[in-house]
Amino acid sequence: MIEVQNLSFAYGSRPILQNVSFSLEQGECVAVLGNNGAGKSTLISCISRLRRPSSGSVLIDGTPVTQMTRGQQAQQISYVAQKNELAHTTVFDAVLLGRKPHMKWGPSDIDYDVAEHALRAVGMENCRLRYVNQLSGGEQQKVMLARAIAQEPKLMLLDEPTSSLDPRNQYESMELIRHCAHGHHIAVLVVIHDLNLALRFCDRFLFLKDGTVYASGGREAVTSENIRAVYGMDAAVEQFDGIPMVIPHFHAHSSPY
Ligand SMILES: Nc1ncnc2c1ncn2[C@@H]1O[C@H](COP(=O)(O)OP(=O)(O)OP(=O)(O)O)[C@@H](O)[C@H]1O
Repeated sequence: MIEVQNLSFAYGSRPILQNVSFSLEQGECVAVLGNNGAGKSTLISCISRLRRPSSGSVLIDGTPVTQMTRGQQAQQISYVAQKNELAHTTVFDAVLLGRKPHMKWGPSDIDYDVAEHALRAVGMENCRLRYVNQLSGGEQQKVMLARAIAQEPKLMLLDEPTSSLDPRNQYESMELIRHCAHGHHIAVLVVIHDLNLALRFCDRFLFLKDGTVYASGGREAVTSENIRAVYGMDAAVEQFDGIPMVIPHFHAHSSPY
C-alpha cells in the first residue's frame, strides 16, 4: 500500500501543493486529474523524490521512502516524466536501463528477458536497434513506458503517458497500464487529461485543484459538478455501453482576433 501524507511543496515562496493526502493499493490504477498548472506533475515528481517536498511523507508498505536508499527507491518506484531527456542509445538499451536497479554487476539473462518482454508489450520489438532520440514522440513514449514496466516497481508514476499517441495507441497503452496494475499488482498513478480514457481504464480518480485534493473516488466522483469546479467547463456525463462518458458543452466566446 502506498500512502501520501500531507505532502506540501513550494517553488520558492510560491506554494504549489498543500497538504495533499491520499493512498492507493497495490493493483490499483489511479488517475490524477486537474487543470494546467494544478500541480499534478509536481505531485508525482515529489512522490518519486525527484523533487523534495517541504513537508509530508510517502510510505510504501509502511516504510517512508526517505528511509530507503536511492537503490531501494529505484527498485520500488518507476517514474516516466512528461518530457524525457533521451540519450543516444538504442531502444533495447533504453528499456534495459529499467532493469538497472535490479542488476548486481551487469545484466543477467532475466534482465534481458524482462526487457524483451516489456518491449513486446508496447509493440516496439521491431525497433529495438533504432536510436531513441531518432524516434517519433509517440514511439518514444512507448519506449519509456516499456522501461517503466521492465523496472517491475511497486509504484508506477506516469505523467501523461498517452499525450503523443494516436487513438489506437492511447487505448492499447492504457490497457497495458491497467494490466500492470491489475495483473502485476503494481500501484499506478497516472496523470491524464483525457477524462474519457481515464474513465475507461482507471479505477479511481483524484481531482487536484489549486494544489489540494478537491475530490476523489471511483467513477461516481467524475461528475459535471467536479468537472466544472476543476476545469471551469460545462460537461454532461452520460452512459454509453455501460461506460460513463464526458461530453463537454463548449461555448465559444467572442475572440479579440
Ligand atoms: N521549475 C519550476 N519553477 C517554478 N515554477 C514551476 C516550475 N515547474 C512548474 N512550476 C509551476 O508550478 C505550477 C504547477 O506546475 P505542474 O507542472 O505541477 O502543473 P500540472 O498540473 O502538471 O500542469 P499541466 O497539466 O500543464 O502539465 C504551475 O503554475 C507551474 O507554472
